Amino acid sequence: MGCVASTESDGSEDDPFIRNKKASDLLEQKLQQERNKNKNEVKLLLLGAGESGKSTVLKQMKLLHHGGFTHRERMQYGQVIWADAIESMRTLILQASKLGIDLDSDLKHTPSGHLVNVGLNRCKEIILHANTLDQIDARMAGGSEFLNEYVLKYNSTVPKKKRQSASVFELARAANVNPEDDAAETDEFLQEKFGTAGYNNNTLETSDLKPIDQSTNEEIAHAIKQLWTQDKGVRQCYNRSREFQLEGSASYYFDNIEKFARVDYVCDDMDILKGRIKTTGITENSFKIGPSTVKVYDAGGQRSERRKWMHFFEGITAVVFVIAVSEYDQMLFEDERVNRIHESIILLDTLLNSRWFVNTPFILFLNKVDIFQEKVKRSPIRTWFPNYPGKLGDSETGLKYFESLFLSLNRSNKPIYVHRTCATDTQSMRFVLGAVTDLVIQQNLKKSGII
Ligand SMILES: Nc1nc2c(ncn2[C@@H]2O[C@H](COP(=O)(O)OP(=O)(O)OP(=O)(O)O)[C@@H](O)[C@H]2O)c(=O)[nH]1
Ligand SMILES: [Mg+2]
Repeated sequence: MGCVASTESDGSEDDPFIRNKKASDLLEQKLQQERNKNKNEVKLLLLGAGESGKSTVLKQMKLLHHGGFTHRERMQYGQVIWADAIESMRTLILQASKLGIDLDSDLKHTPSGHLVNVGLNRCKEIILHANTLDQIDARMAGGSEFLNEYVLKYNSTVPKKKRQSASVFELARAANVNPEDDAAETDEFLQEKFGTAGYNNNTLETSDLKPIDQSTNEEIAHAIKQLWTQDKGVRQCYNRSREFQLEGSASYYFDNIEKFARVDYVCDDMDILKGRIKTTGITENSFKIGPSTVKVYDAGGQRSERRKWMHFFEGITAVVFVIAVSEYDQMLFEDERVNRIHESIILLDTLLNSRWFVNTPFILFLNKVDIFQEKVKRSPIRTWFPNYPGKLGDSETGLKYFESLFLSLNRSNKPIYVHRTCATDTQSMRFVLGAVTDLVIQQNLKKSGII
């Protein structure tokens, strides 16, 4: 006697022993379910510098396993691409003047005093005067995230060092304006502070021509098309675009400008693959592939985004590291003193050899191979990598060189798998992503002791 707790049970629901046993069985069952789920759950982390193509790889996964993009995404990209197309043409015009490139759209006087190039000049003026934010539905384009990115990318008054961290609110503080009240005020603030005013100094020699009012979409599209196809200076400037920051898909936007001008235009798959929306933070996307669930984490790659990466390092099955190999002659958007491949080397070196990924396989995507193959014909790799042994135009030697450069960073024994990719090409990516998912699913089964 004296022992209060009895090990004997009367079998009733009120019996605390029965209740505890049931609760513990339930817990064990749940844990078992969780363990089974984890056995079939694969986690892929997409890492790499900004603009290397991570989100484009994810878009291909969506095309393969999610049946494509939503109507909302298609509308959003339509807005973003239209804005980027106008701004990219404006960038070319302004950069031509900085680089001393003569444009066919510059007005000239003949010896007899006649003005020539009037038609093309008007196209140039239309682009310089276009108010991009009036042209789009900023909310559909992504709201404050879009506006933030727009200001960082296109306002020449934003100091370069601000690009690393600035948010629209920091920019507002710098300008002594408080934009926090509501979205309408933010829009107003952007228009006032960062609208077209900054570009007006560049409208040269037009005093004797009819002033330009806000143009319609059709007029802007026509102007872009004319400048792109008729102005040799614009092409010359485009060919020197490694010397400044220009959207990687600008030529695609210009080639297709008329369709993007339509206000109700719904983007097709290729438009979305070519379009660019910078990733902020990290997105999680789940794909059901056979019995497995593949979770893909897409991380923003610009410097200011990388501090968020570490929170996702735990329990990763494999890292897909994306390198835009074509960018060997380009500088970072965040810091125009740093070569983009040099940045990728430092980044990969740190990740490959970090304690987080001691046993985690790495898959390297040498991406933008399509651009690389064209670029090596005119931009010598040796200018940026003095030890490079190949000749101008030899893309195979170029790819092998960069592949061995990246592989040499591995100071561990873990395997590294390399794929040469063109992330915008759905057919080739289907094959590559099939191989990658097979590999990581096998890897996961091995780890769980199933095979
Ligand atoms: N031609 C070509 N363009 C590519 C390729 N891969 C990506 N792009 C383009 O490069 C741009 C940037 O691609 P994203 O996928 O947004 O780059 P990201 O690595 O996600 O960039 P962050 O989100 O800033 O880290 C987009 O305009 C893509 O269409 C490629 O293989 N070839
Ligand atoms: Mg991205």
